[in-house]
Amino acid sequence: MRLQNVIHVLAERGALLQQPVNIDKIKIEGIESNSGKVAAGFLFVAIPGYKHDGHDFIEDAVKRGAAAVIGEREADAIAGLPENVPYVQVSNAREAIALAASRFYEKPDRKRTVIGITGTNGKTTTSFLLRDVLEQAGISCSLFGTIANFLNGEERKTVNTTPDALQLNRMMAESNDEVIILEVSSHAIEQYRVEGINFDMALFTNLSKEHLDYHGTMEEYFGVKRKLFDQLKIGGKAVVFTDTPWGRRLVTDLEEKDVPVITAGQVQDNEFWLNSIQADEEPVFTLQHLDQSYTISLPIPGLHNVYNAALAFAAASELISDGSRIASGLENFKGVPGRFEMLRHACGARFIIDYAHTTDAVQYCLHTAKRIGAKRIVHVFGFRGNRDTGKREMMVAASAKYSDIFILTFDDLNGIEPGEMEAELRALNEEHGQGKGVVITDRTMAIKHAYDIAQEGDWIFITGKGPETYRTPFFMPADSDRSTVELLLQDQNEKKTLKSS
Ligand SMILES: CC(=O)N[C@H]1[C@@H](OP(=O)(O)OP(=O)(O)OC[C@H]2O[C@@H](n3ccc(=O)[nH]c3=O)[C@H](O)[C@@H]2O)O[C@H](CO)[C@@H](O)[C@@H]1O[C@H](C)C(=O)N[C@@H](C)C(=O)N[C@H](CCC(=O)O)C(=O)O
Ligand SMILES: Nc1ncnc2c1ncn2[C@@H]1O[C@H](COP(=O)(O)OP(=O)(O)OP(=O)(O)O)[C@@H](O)[C@H]1O
Repeated sequence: MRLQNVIHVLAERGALLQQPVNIDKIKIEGIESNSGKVAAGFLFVAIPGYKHDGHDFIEDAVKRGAAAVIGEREADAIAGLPENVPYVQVSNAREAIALAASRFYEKPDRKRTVIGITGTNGKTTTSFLLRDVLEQAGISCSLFGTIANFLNGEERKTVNTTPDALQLNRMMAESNDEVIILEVSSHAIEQYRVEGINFDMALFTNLSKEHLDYHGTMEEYFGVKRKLFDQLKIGGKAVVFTDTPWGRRLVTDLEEKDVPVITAGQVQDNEFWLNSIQADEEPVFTLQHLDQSYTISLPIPGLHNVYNAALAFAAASELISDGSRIASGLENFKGVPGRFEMLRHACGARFIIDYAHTTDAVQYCLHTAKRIGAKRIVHVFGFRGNRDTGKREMMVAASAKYSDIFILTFDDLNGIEPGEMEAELRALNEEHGQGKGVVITDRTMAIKHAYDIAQEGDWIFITGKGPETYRTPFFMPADSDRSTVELLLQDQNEKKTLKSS
């Protein structure tokens, strides 16, 4: 592709500050923001990041064969740039790479049905629910999100919930699937990862206190999420779960701007009215739409998962006209790794591994167990070092409110000194624990303690890490919450076999 084509798009968007002359003949063979991956003929985009500044790697990119460079610094301030390599100055390099990638990969969003899902909690679960429903109806789906990137029947590892703009446009172009489902985090919107992509549907799950170390206030956080809904295609629709004040506010905002909105929620005026929810290990609920009513038994517990299912149903109904097919798709849902995953202790206790890392998520999980009739709730959890410290007090208070016993333990320390984190856990327990908490810093030993005290009818929640592997080494030879529980359960089975032989 000609460099001029990219420059044209940047100019159209007002993103161009200075453009070089005599570049008509320059062609680009690819785009990269990581100098180490630049090959001959590539356009290198220098991004000032959180850890590094891409401008410091321009020389490296040129040595590897970059044919042109985009950056934010003035051309005079760029070291190691030969005259024959044109330099384009832009106001924002992340925005520029997104626009350039979209142009280079020939606007892949135009060729597919693209569905974006945003919100504090429930993006992954809703995306899996929607994918399962669509695929059971014979509609092939790509899914890019926290667990992995799935396309053309393959699974690829991911570091982010939302891939960066380059990877995203590349994968969209590679995808042969009819629908692309994309989890859109607020970080991704803020960092222009989805810039230039237009959506057929944008879904909103909910908004609660999270990532305020990054976004500052709830108002700013909402403002960022809200931007996704300005990126609908002509005829595109917003699909909003309305049970939070932020969901209702979004609906009002969008309706004022004549954006078509589909609503789902527990109040009767929702287009998809969710009612008569029976909490159980397989919750049963009714969804009413127009003159149809569907009673659905969902194979995963959790009131929050009923909400996610209602939202997925509303979105799926835009692509599948027969509601009973959507209902049966939900009833055959296979679940999501690390989201309300249940393992059973021989004594009749349940272990639940869940990715809950917000106060809301913790409340929903523990409340679900209470509603189903847990005799006791035991909760094992901790906090990531260096992240969102403002939510810790509320999470401990929520655990103290709903659980009978809780065990505070280590999550990823992210460079925080173990002694510092332990002191923080002890202080939180002292202040907000209502005398129900203990601190056992080794995560595997904390889980073992829960296992040792387990009784028939207990629901033992281990939250925060879900399917992720441990980054901190712990005492037991296990690398995740699930493998720790499995090791304990295996030990129990072996002891039983020994006794009986
Ligand atoms: C803090 C943060 O958001 N970082 C994101 C950011 O990376 P960065 O700015 O830190 O990159 P950097 O290392 O400073 O490098 C700057 C530039 O120099 C370049 N470079 C660097 C070294 C070199 O030798 N040559 C070179 O060219 C790099 O390729 C890059 O272009 O831009 C990258 C590309 O988009 C992201 O992958 C990365 O996400 C990191 C891994 C991350 O953990 N982000 C979290 C906070 C995040 O985004 N989370 C949300 C989900 C949140 C949730 O809902 O739970 C997500 O969407 O994942
Ligand atoms: N609708 C919901 N409301 C509140 N909590 C929810 C909801 N859906 C899921 N959760 C809780 O949040 C946790 C994370 O769920 P999920 O992975 O689906 O959300 P997410 O938005 O993708 O989060 P992340 O981007 O951090 O992965 C779940 O394990 C559950 O505890």
